[in-house]
Amino acid sequence: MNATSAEIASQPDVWARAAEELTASAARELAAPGERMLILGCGTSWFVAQSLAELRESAQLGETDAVCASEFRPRRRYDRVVAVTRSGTSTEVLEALRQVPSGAHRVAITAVENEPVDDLTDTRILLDFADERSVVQTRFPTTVLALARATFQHASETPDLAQAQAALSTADSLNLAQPRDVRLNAASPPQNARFSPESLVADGLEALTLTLPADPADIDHLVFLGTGWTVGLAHEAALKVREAAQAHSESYPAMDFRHGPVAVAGPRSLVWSLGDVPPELDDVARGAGATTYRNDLDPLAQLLLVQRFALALAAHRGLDPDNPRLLTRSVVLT
Ligand SMILES: O=P(O)(O)OC[C@H]1O[C@](O)(CO)[C@@H](O)[C@@H]1O
Repeated sequence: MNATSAEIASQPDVWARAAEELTASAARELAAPGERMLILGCGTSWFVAQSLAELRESAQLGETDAVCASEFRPRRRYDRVVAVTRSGTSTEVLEALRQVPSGAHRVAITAVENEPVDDLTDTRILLDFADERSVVQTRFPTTVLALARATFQHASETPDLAQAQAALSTADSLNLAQPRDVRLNAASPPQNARFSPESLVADGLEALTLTLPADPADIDHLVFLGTGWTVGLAHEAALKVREAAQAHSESYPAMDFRHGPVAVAGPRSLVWSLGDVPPELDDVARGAGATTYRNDLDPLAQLLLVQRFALALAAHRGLDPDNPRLLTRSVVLT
């Protein structure tokens, strides 16, 4: 078995460990209500940042932005800047952290100790047991998301919103970071509402045994669709297929599929919906001749199935997923 496959298979166990051991400490770093937060990263870690930001804001914990590290500009005020970086060495992440204005608390979510990111951050969430030999990231990003979701769920079960509002009033009166209303998403339900680590693990185990949605021999184009926090997952799913299988792979906020992308779908396309995607989009995709796929598993567990499909497609194309073309564990610019 290649290293990537073994790491994919280990995910349910690693998620359970992260939720069990780190939820309380991660809550201090990620779930302080009312803080204005920026989350940044490159590649996979940027897509994780997108999902994290949506999950945190929809959990009414405060305004949360995500940015690709190379596009960070120190224009907005943040209470906390979180860098997601498995390696702790990606040049653009380090550059962005160097530009963070003083006063913002800087946090690294990483898999390795004693890397350059440590010198540029104040605190750290260390997921060393989720580190990977594989260049292509699988279990580190999903473990970050599993932990964050456990953390946000934990925060929502701790009736702190009143306390948070009090803290906000204090911040306002002192003219501190001026966070806006932590209830800014009150009109839409939290997207993580039914999350439990146990059901995620159960769904992950199921995703390890499910039949793949299509025969890789029949597919050479994939489109992943998501809404809310699963838009980031869709981007990560598409990246996985590009990285591991060198296949044409795209991703969109679901409703945008009609706004152009459908034009390149055809009989060798697989259109894969992750999470709460309007079912009529399947009709649109099928109208273009594509195969469609969706299931009821937790969307993070579905990402595991995407990873399995990416490896099956790589095998069909004679590729070694442990040695992806032109990729390295992290990009260090000189
Ligand atoms: O999380 P890190 O270590 O900063 O690395 C991000 C890297 O991960 C990858 O997804 C690995 O292929 C690349 O997109 C990117 O270079």
